[in-house]
Amino acid sequence: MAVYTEVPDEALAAFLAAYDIGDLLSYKGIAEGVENTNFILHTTTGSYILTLYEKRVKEGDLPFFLGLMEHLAANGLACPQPIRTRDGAALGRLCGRPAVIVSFLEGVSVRRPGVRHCRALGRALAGLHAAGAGFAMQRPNALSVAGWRPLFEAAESQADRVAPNLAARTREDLALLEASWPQDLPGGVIHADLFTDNVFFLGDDVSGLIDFYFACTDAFAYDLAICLNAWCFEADYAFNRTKGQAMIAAYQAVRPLTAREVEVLPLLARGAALRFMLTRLVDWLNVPPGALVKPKDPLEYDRRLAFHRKVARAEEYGWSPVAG
Ligand SMILES: Nc1ncnc2c1ncn2[C@@H]1O[C@H](COP(=O)(O)OP(=O)(O)O)[C@@H](O)[C@H]1O
Ligand SMILES: N[C@@H](CCOP(=O)(O)O)C(=O)O
Repeated sequence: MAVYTEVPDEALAAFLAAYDIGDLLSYKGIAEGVENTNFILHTTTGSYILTLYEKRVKEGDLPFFLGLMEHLAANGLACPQPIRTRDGAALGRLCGRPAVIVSFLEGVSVRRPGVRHCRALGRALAGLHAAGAGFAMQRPNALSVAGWRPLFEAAESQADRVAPNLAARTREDLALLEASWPQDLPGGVIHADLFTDNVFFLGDDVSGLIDFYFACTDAFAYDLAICLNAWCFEADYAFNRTKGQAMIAAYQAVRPLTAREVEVLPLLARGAALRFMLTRLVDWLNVPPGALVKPKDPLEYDRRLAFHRKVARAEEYGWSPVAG
């Protein structure tokens, strides 16, 4: 249950008085999500999401995230749009936390995506990369290759409690990726966490992308590699090449990959799996007493890594020189 901060009715009323969003009809806490406290607000002008940022989101990063959502929405992407107060402020404070109101997006996320969802996601991801063009702010990716060793070192001594030899195989992956991580790829704004829970669908079409709180400036193809990991593996950890093909082809219909991006796709996919394995492993080993949210299983990404280690060419993810 991701409501970490209780908000008394009077505090909410005082906060909302600064906005032109009509009269509050009802509100309730949202159970989904892990990072922040979210409420849905119903007012006489429609529905909104109120987010109170909890400890993991750095306050200094909020101008980037809010500015980015405004930029993307202004460029036609269906994403939450920060609502400004009558005085023009997007960021406020409620119950001691930084807080914003954003527009509500219709749609539902899919738990088990099919080929058609992967196709729609590929198109939406390329649309996001295009919509990010011209955004003036930069945010280096703190969870790219330079950020992985500190995570590994925080978990190394305990890793084999989670799975036999996990520390040794992770050490090898990390060394290989550090030695070969490409630094010369086309890039710009990436989402960096476009998992199924952050994508809404209406029928077969993507109706909205949410949760931009890992967004940063990095290689576009790395974002695609994150999505191949999150969307194209089956429950038994077999990679579904048909899903990968649909996602990559739809992405390429908007933004064709360069030869260099194709060449390094296996490395990027392996690095993306390592990134999520490591953050999950650290969280798994450090569950705070009385935690409300169950940590995500790092071994889901250890199993994906077992697949990536055997991949040599982008074709194995569904890339094809003919269909793109
Ligand atoms: N703009 C939005 N429109 C509709 N629902 C939203 C919106 N933002 C968040 N939600 C709902 O709140 C949940 C948690 O949001 P999310 O940003 O993923 O939280 P967290 O950052 O805490 O993981 C989502 O799964 C979705 O149900
Ligand atoms: N997608 C990450 C965890 C981040 O969770 P989110 O609710 O903020 O998307 C993972 O699966 O490890």
